[in-house]
Amino acid sequence: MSNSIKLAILGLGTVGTGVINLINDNLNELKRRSGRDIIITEVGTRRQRDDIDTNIMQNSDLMAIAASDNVDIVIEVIGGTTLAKDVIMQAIKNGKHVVTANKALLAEHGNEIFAFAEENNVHVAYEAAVAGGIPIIKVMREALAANKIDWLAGIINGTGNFIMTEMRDKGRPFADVLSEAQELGYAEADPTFDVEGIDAAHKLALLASIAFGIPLQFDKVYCEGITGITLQDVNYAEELGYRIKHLGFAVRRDSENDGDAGVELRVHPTLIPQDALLANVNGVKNAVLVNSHPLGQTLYCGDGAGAGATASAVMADVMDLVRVLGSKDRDDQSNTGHHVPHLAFIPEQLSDTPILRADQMVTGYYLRVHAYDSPGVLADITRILSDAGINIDAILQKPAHKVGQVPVIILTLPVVESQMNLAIEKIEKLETITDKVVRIRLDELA
Ligand SMILES: NC(=O)c1ccc[n+]([C@@H]2O[C@H](COP(=O)([O-])OP(=O)(O)OC[C@H]3O[C@@H](n4cnc5c(N)ncnc54)[C@H](O)[C@@H]3O)[C@@H](O)[C@H]2O)c1
Ligand SMILES: N[C@@H](CCO)C(=O)O
Ligand code: NA
Repeated sequence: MSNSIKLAILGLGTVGTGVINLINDNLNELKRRSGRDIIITEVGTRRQRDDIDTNIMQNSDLMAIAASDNVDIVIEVIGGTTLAKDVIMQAIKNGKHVVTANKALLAEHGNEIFAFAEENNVHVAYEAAVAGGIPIIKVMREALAANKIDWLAGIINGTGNFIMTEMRDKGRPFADVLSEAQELGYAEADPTFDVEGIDAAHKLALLASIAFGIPLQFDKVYCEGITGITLQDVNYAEELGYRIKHLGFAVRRDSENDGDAGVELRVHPTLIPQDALLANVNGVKNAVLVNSHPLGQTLYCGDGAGAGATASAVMADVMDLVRVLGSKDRDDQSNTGHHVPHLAFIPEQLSDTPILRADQMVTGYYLRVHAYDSPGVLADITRILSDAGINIDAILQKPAHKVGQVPVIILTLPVVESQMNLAIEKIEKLETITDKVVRIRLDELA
């Protein structure tokens, strides 16, 4: 058995450089924990770099690296869904294990990639793809393997949480904080993925699959980002004892619950109680709250983006694979027998539970309604809500900020979205209502 494990790193940006630094810093720890020499033999880079060890081969032909005999494990950190997919398929075809941080690729093409990996007896590991350094994939696939997961809720985009925290605490403008997140290496190559919720939706698709044993269905995730959140709503929410966080929810709804049976997959800004642990997860930190039976609620928190945190997750996967490669050499067995399934459940057991449409989802709401300050207006609004079977939890009427117009803030108990849509349509038709109703979902996380 050769004592060395040969790695290729494709892409030397934030994460790729973070992995090289981690290996240099912790080489001794890696060896002590694995009993193997972990060496980088090849890197994929567009231009020759003079800051890379001369023993490492630099190559701009990534497909060649993915097929190289001098590589055991391919680490894909170029991002994107085209070349990244080709090189991963190439690596799998050539019998190499893959480690990737690429949630966009897996959310969109993971079903095909994992099936191809299983056919070829190799593993595609992706801890870095969800919640950065937090070992959430490992926890959910392995530590919670005996539980039935009912729901999870998470802050799963570091850039977005960093922006919302800085805006709330320091009143900094959105664009300034986003630029800082880019400089710090948190943001995606296209930062609209972060601020429009797409990156969180990619991660939620992965989390939902390993929670419920369903195929990846990114196209069915309901997705809202943080660009529409105003400081005004942040402040009203705080006044009412809530905080606005951008959250991803994966919820299993059984037929005995109100509404239809199926799975809710949604990412959106959400009012949560100020004293909830998730409400106090700030900056680039991510956190995932998992409600499972019989364990109950558990919370996993840590840095969700950045070079060091992401490299930690990439190398945790490498270490798992190093151990598998060791057992393969020892036992001469097929690799897959030593792995947890890619999506936590064995492939034949993935279920076709339907993903609910947005209008079937059940959540509480924060509504901001602007009305002329005239007698009876509040009664009209509350009548429409009660006619629709919507229970009001709190009402706050603010002093007029434009002459004669008052903002009215209403918090509701959970309601099926189609009911809320109808009620809002009626409220907006009232003559006393001056603007579109602002709505943000609300969850007590109970
Ligand atoms: N930055 C983070 O905090 C973070 C966290 C988790 C996951 N990720 C994911 O990790 C991946 C990489 O992210 P990043 O932040 O390091 O991005 P990055 O833009 O900093 O790095 C990507 C690197 O790949 C290189 N590259 C792209 N195409 C190439 C090609 N054809 N040949 C050679 N090199 C090529 C680019 O030049 C760049 O250096 C993405 O999938 C991202 O979603 C990033
Ligand atoms: N852009 C992502 C990187 C980590 O996946 C984020 O900010 O969370
Ligand atoms: Na992770």
